Amino acid sequence: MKLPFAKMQALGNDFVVLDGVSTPLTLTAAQCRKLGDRRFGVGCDQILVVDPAPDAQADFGYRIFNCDGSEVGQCGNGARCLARFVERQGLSTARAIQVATRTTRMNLELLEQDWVRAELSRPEFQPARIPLDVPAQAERYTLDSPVGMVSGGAVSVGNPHFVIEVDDVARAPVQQWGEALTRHAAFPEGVNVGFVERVAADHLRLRVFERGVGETPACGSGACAAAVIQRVWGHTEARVRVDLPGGQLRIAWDEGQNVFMEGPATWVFEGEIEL
Ligand SMILES: N[C@H](CCC[C@H](N)C(=O)O)C(=O)O
Repeated sequence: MKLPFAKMQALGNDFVVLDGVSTPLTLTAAQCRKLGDRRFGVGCDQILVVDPAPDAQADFGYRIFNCDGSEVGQCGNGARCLARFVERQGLSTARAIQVATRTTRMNLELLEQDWVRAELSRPEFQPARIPLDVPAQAERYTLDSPVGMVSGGAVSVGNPHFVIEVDDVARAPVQQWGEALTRHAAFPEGVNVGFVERVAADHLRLRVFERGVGETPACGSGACAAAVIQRVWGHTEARVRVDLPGGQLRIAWDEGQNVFMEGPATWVFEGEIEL
């Protein structure tokens, strides 16, 4: 079938975005892998599908597939791109929409230039809701892994994140530790692994080894997770600037609140692929 798509990116985290509203769309894992293939397909980190609203509260459904074909429940950078896609495709004239995924829901608001504000639901720290198989909830967990004992914080922002504090992100063992931890048995659904350096109480540096992808230039949910964990540890203020290799996101969160993220969402090109 001929499939129209948009190619979009957010700080270099890139996406194939599909309209499942105008034409109902089902995708197999193999089709997602082809779309994500940077030689035999379009090439992207994630495939995003906007769907009709699943309930009266939401304006649209939002499906997310990593380029390995796995379907997941959150993509923060992708959500900002989805809001821009919905506007550009004329699927909505509203400045603010609510989208629902298989695990969570977000309010998205178009800002000036190509920036978008995303309001994510309250972070989940209960192990069962991350999910994380440990005997008790804690601010820090120490995992025995192929790279030794590794400590970090764990949280879900609609997808699972393990956040490790490092002195210098530039020298962090992202590939080696990311590969060793993303499929750690303690995380039954896998996990995104963040490496965060605290520059100041309002400034973090972050690199993320993404579940189902590997290291990406930016991870929106990872930036939210790192900001939340650093706040829980008492290291940061409620508003922080998060510098990732691909650029900067602005995150705001305080205990018991939803998480707010602001950042760009950029249209690159549109096309059609035989799938
Ligand atoms: N790899 C993630 C999904 C994409 C997250 C990232 N691209 C973002 O911007 O949040 C997972 O398996 O949960």
